[in-house]
Amino acid sequence: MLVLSFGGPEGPDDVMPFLENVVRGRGVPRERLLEVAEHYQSFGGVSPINQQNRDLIEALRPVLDVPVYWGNRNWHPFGEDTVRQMHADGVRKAAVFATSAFAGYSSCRQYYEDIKRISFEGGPELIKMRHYGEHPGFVAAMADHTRAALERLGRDDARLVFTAHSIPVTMAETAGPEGGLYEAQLRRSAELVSRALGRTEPWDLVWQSRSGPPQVPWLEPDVCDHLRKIEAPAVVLVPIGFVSDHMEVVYDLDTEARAVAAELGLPMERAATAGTHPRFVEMVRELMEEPEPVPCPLTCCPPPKRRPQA
Ligand SMILES: CC1=C(CCC(=O)O)c2cc3nc(cc4[nH]c(cc5[nH]c(cc1n2)c(C)c5CCC(=O)O)c(CCC(=O)O)c4C)C(CCC(=O)O)=C3C
Ligand SMILES: [Fe+2]
Repeated sequence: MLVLSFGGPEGPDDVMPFLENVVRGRGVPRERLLEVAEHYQSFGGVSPINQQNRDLIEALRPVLDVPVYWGNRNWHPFGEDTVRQMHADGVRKAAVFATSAFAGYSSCRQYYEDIKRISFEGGPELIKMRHYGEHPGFVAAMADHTRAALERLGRDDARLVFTAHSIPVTMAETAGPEGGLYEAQLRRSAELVSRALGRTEPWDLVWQSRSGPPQVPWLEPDVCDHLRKIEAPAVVLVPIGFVSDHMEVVYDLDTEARAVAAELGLPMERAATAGTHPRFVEMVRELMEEPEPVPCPLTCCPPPKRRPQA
């Protein structure tokens, strides 16, 4: 098993080189990059994502009967190095678990691109497992964590506000073979979580962590703008679009959105991410036992056209 992830810095000096890796050729304005660098620096230059991945791998080891490896796109341990190690260890074939649950360019296609880049002649055959945002294991873990957040808040009249990473509108329109699949899967997953809690009240799906140049439209509304507008007595934020605590969760939700809620006097709790919830860990084993998935068609989730930076 290869756990394939995004990667994140592990100290102050890693932050800029990591960010340069992330945005290479992506047209993200310099000001945005420096702003995000500050988010990382306010946490000592350490992203939570790496420890989350280490914890997940430790939780997977006793559940899977195969060795578990870890490789990233943007930081050490790089996928390239991990696959060389797998080859040296005699691995000929591996299931790939991408730490991203939904369709779309950033969340799915880019992991296929990673697999292609890190594969080599005579090296292990890497088979990416399917999207799992609607899998009963993921849903059960998120429902459990949402229930716990409602309990911490001590009231069940709170509105559930699901959040996911915003993406450019054109990227959302071309997600999946027929388009719109990123948002459609997120809505279905949110509905499943809400139903698992026995709730019939309406919920919201909103977006966070917008990047890119300002003239390019991204999915809206932003979670902070949404909090200012909703008429709800209390809110539970459910980061359904993230499988573990990322900088986007601890900064954009726990720091920024929390400050907005405090300013509004709005009681708010943030549900935990799937992380190492036993049902989520079990899901990975179940995915491995499924027949090999048919890879997405190459026309699905195309990379966005890169415009020169304004
Ligand atoms: C859909 C989606 C996911 C979820 C799917 C998945 O999990 O893969 C995700 C995850 C993540 N994104 C991450 C970090 C960043 N994403 C950036 C930029 C961007 N993200 C985008 C989308 C997504 N991103 C997009 C369309 C861009 C614009 C540039 C481009 O077209 O690529 C930038 C540049 C600075 C900025 O502008 O924010 C950073 C630093 C981290 C690590 C966090 C940590 O360290 O804990 C993680 C897990
Ligand atoms: Fe991102």
